[in-house]
Amino acid sequence: MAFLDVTDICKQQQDGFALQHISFSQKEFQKVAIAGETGSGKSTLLKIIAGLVQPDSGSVFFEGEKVIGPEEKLVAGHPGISYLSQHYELPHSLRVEQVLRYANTFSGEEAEKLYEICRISHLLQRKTNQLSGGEKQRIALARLLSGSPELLLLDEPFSNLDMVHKKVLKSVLHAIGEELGVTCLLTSHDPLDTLSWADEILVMRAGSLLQQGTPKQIYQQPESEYIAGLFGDYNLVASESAAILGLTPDSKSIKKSILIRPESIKITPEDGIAATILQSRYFGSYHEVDVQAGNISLTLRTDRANFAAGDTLCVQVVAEEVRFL
Ligand SMILES: Nc1ncnc2c1ncn2[C@@H]1O[C@H](COP(=O)(O)OP(=O)(O)OP(=O)(O)O)[C@@H](O)[C@H]1O
Repeated sequence: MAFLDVTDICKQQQDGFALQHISFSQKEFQKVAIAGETGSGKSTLLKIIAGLVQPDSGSVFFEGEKVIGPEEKLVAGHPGISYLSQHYELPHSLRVEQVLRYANTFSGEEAEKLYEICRISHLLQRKTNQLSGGEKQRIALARLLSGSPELLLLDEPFSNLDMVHKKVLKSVLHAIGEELGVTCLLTSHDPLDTLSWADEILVMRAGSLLQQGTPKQIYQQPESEYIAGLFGDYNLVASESAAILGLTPDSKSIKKSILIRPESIKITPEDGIAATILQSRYFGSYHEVDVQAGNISLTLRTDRANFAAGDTLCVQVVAEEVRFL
């Protein structure tokens, strides 16, 4: 039996949206991210797992015990599961220390360690209206963790955070897993947040689970253009162009397109496909270059800087990294 078992969850909403037969499981300490465009049903699924929304059918089992929905019991949910909403609130005009004291079941030393892990030790004397969004979020997180959950559900924890607060939250989440032994399941629509963090990614669209795999599988072998687009830029080339690009499709393949990530196109000194540069854009650590090779338009990434529109060069596609769709 898995740590978390989500089995055949369906949920119809008033606006016609429906979660459709969602099943997956999560092992203890496995980091799982649910990705998908806005409105794909990530939050609804997370709330069902937390026991805050009643599914129409299907069940959630946590450590073998059924998670009770709000229509089945007055106190819904499971004591081992905590949920941090996108729209969490802290009580107004209290000092942080007071907010945390009310929720805390830890000893002084344990509480101090928790505040250190959440990077809020320096904020304890502040009032809740004297905090940034990222600080408020880490206090809400510490408040939840002081109830000693085993599974933490985080709904879009990285949205509305600037780069600095995002980085802090990422290391806090890492420490929550490593030092407190809490398993995390989070939702995010940003690939940069999920690819580097998760052991397993679930991709949703319009209430359905489309693909499940490791970050590398999802990034390099997406099962559709939608999934490819969620995790980064890509080139889509007609499969008739395979031979020109030095690629060999599966002989039985009836697939129409070749999906090529920009970094899977390399500039080579020779032995490549001749291409003309159309445009180059600077992104700090790399340049994005649009090239035309015969009737094929491609965008590639390189750290080389000496490009001008009209120049010619040779490019090669890394065959192991392309996907026929
Ligand atoms: N309480 C509710 N009553 C009726 N419809 C709802 C309710 N909550 C969500 N929905 C609808 O269910 C669908 C899925 O919403 P949900 O918030 O689960 O998606 P999401 O993937 O988390 O999106 P976002 O990233 O924008 O939060 C949407 O069409 C939404 O309008």
